[in-house]
Amino acid sequence: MKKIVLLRHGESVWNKENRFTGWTDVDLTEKGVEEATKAGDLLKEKGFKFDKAYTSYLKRAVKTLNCVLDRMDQDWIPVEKSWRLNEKHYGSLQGLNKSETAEKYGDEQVLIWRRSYDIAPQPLKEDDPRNPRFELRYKDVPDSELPRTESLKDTVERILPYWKEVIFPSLETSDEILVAAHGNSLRGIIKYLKNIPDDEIVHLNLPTAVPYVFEFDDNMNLVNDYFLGDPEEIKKLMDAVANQGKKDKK
Ligand SMILES: O=C(O)[C@H](O)COP(=O)(O)O
Repeated sequence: MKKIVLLRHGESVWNKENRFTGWTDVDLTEKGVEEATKAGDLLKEKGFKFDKAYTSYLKRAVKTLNCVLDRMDQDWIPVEKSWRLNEKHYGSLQGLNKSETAEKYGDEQVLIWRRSYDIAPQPLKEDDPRNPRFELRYKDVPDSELPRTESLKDTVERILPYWKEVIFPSLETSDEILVAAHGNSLRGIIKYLKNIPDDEIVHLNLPTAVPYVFEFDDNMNLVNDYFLGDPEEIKKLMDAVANQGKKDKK
């Protein structure tokens, strides 16, 4: 059975501060490193041996991946980074506290910005220093492809070429692949893999650093998917992520 494991990064500094992050390159917290360590130990215990790994251009995902591979003694495997695996761009919301934003605009509006399929937050202004066009790391990406904000639909559209042309075909010559990325970029991939309708994807909340395993048969059809870990604990973590966008969660 071929396997792809999707892994959201461990807790970041802005997860802890409950701020919209998107393409902001924030680091892991100590707890985030612990979560990544735990994920690596669990994957090792379950006998995973990755042939290849993919991650984004953002350090919270890169460092999570490095930590996991180190725990597994698999630091040596080929790793490819792509900007296409970056988090959904959160536009002008980036940096704002999620609960304070809900106090100002209401829980429902924040839920739309966080979880709706095709509604994007207000874009960054062209001259905003956070505009990705000013960043060296995106110098090879055509400006027309660099977002100033994104809906999940936009995120899926920029990930899919990379998924279809690079990540998924690599399963033909590999048995196990690890993808370390972000809450929403992974929600986009999961929506595509499981054919989840637009109005149902709103309910999917990914906890930090919990490995999500996808199994494929010899014809590369998805046959099974499951999280590694205690289901009750994972459900609690998912509910906590959902609550981050509510007024009374500070
Ligand atoms: O970009 C962010 O703020 C987080 O990585 C994901 O946030 P969300 O759960 O609010 O979409």
